[in-house]
Amino acid sequence: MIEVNELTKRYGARTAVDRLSFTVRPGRVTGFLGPNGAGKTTTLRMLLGLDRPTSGSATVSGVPFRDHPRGLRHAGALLDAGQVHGGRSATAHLSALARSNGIPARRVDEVLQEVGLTGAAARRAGGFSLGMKQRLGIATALLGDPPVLMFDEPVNGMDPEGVLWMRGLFRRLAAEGRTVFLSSHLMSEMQNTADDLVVIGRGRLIAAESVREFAARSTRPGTVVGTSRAAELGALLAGAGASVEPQGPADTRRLVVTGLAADRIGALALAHGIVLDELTPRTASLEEAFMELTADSVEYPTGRTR
Ligand SMILES: Nc1ncnc2c1ncn2[C@@H]1O[C@H](COP(=O)(O)OP(=O)(O)OP(=O)(O)O)[C@@H](O)[C@H]1O
Repeated sequence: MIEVNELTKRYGARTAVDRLSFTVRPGRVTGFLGPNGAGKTTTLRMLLGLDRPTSGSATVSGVPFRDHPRGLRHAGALLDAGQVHGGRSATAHLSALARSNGIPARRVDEVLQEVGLTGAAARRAGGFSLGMKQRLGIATALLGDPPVLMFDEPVNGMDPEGVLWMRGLFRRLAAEGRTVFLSSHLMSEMQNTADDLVVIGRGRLIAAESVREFAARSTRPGTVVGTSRAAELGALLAGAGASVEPQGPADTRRLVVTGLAADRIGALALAHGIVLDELTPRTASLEEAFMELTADSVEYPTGRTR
């Protein structure tokens, strides 16, 4: 369990994290989302005791992380994959951490295998690709077999196979009852991975809820309807109280219909002998909901003067 309460961090006049409160529960994957500069890394650093809050508190399993003896057994984290000492091998890096955290030496080989780095264990980490460094960072986080795991932008630099592997790993860690907290500035990465979301913008909490609840916020649900008699069907649907728009300027065969359920649209078309070649309820897009909610908190918006 991670608990953040009224957490605030100021750097001079800039407030990076602003009275942030949320809880991250065990047994679930929680996505930590926000546009660039929203304060995600700063929050994670405070959670890990690397930065001191200006005010408020952040606890891991009920205690500030700094107060955990042998920290890696209580929480594992991947913050900056580039941090590894480049001259050391993966094995040497992990072995040193295992020793200083009172972790059995056998865990080193176990975690290297878990992340697929067994074959590169003796190589200097300085020569690793970004994806391999991410894997080594994940191995480090897993070393102490901790109940709480935090990953800052873990997907950065991973190839598609690596991304899939990572998703499976996060799901499995959560299924084992661990608390899994992942930051990202891309909703698309969370869509298939997270159960819950904590969304922030300009250091402030925007939403803390399940992915399903978050998706329901999208203001643009509807049904896409395709037919060669689009104009005629459009008029019928409008007459039945629906609001109808063409799917796009070039696509006159497809309509986006809101205010009338898909079964009613189908029944109306049938009653008038209109053949449909598409009838697709449009589920709320998480990406759309995310963009709408964070639109006001993007630090460097494009297409607008500041
Ligand atoms: N050491 C620091 N000194 C001054 N300002 C800082 C410092 N660290 C972070 N900030 C500022 O705090 C804000 C939040 O930064 P943070 O890195 O936490 O955001 P983020 O959500 O992790 O962004 P990104 O997705 O770009 O990594 C930014 O405006 C950043 O410029």
